[in-house]
Amino acid sequence: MSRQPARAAAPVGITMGCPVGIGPEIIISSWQTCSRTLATPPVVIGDRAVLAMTARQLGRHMPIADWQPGRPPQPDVLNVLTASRLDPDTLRAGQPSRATGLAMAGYIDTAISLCTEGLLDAIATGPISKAALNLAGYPFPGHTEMLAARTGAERVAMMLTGSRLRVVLVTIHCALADVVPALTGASIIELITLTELALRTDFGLDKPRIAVAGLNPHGGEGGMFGREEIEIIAPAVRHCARLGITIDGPFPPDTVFHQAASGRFDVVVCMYHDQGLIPFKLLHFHDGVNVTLGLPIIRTSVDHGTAYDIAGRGVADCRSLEQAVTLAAELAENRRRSAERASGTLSDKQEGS
Ligand SMILES: NC(=O)C1=CN([C@@H]2O[C@H](COP(=O)(O)OP(=O)(O)OC[C@H]3O[C@@H](n4cnc5c(N)ncnc54)[C@H](O)[C@@H]3O)[C@@H](O)[C@H]2O)C=CC1
Ligand SMILES: NCC(=O)COP(=O)(O)O
Repeated sequence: MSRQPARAAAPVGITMGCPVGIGPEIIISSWQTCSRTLATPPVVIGDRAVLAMTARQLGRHMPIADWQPGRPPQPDVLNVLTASRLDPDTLRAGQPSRATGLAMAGYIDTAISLCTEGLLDAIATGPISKAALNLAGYPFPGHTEMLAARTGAERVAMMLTGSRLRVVLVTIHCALADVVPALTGASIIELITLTELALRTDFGLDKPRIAVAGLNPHGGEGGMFGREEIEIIAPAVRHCARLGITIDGPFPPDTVFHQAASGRFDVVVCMYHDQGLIPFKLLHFHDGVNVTLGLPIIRTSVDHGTAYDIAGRGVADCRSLEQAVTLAAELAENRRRSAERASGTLSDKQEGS
């Protein structure tokens, strides 16, 4: 989907992520592309001093301005809302602390509040360390769960999206041993209906084609290698088909991703994190985007982590962030249009544009 947003009421907010990870440098490297692509330049929720130091280290001339929520971002500068006052001289690349954990959690909290108030159009998050988040006293395994708690969303889902493949996950951040007990008909049906709705309203697909992966080798081989397909997954698929959803499966997990990447399906429903993320990152490591479905606000993210092993070296690839920012604006615009269409306020002319 390449249509650019016709208008953006407010800027997309980029949270800086972990101050000692690659977040600051991918923001600096992607700034020009993001600013030129969007109707309204994006703003960063982060730390001005850290970004200024990073720009110097990368040898980039980077004019930086303080952004005031509610005011339009300035053109041709990096607009920053400073939400922490870290001393850049005390930071060591790749070495998070409680202070950096608190700072990065604060960026997310600030961005959520601004987006909920309508002062940001959408949020694109930079990479955080889950360990540092916990060190700072935030009891969440990641952004997804923190966003759900802060916005009061009852059911959210993690989608990874790229030009060739989309995946959504029934279970997210849990031990492999906890996956099977968590797989219920209700959790699968809820994820599928959430995904179908998001693909229509946010992604603009009229009739999304959904594939469901099995859990066991060969999809259980008729019960020889496990009965989850027969007892849990297939009944959930049949239930969703009866709701009018275009859906097929459960498919053997080793072939369904190839089929989806070849264009047969718009999304693959995966039973656990690595079932979906391994094929996804094989295809889209550098340009994939993580989207949280089910929130009252739009949130996208880079698909990679803090990359502490290369932080501060200026070699981090910024394409995932560029895609995350562009997609955030596009999804926000699509959601507005869907709402307007639903309330009958979108004119014929706008509908065609
Ligand atoms: N959206 C987010 O905030 C995410 C956060 N994480 C967190 O990040 C931390 C580190 O996770 P890891 O498993 O080590 O994954 P990682 O993605 O940070 O790094 C894995 C490997 O990929 C490389 N890499 C990652 N991003 C890159 C980029 N943009 N350009 C070039 N190379 C890149 C790294 O150098 C490393 O060798 C963990 O705390 C994890 O939970 C992981 C995924 C997403
Ligand atoms: N592997 C993706 C991931 O862990 C992202 O988590 P979140 O911070 O977006 O919840």
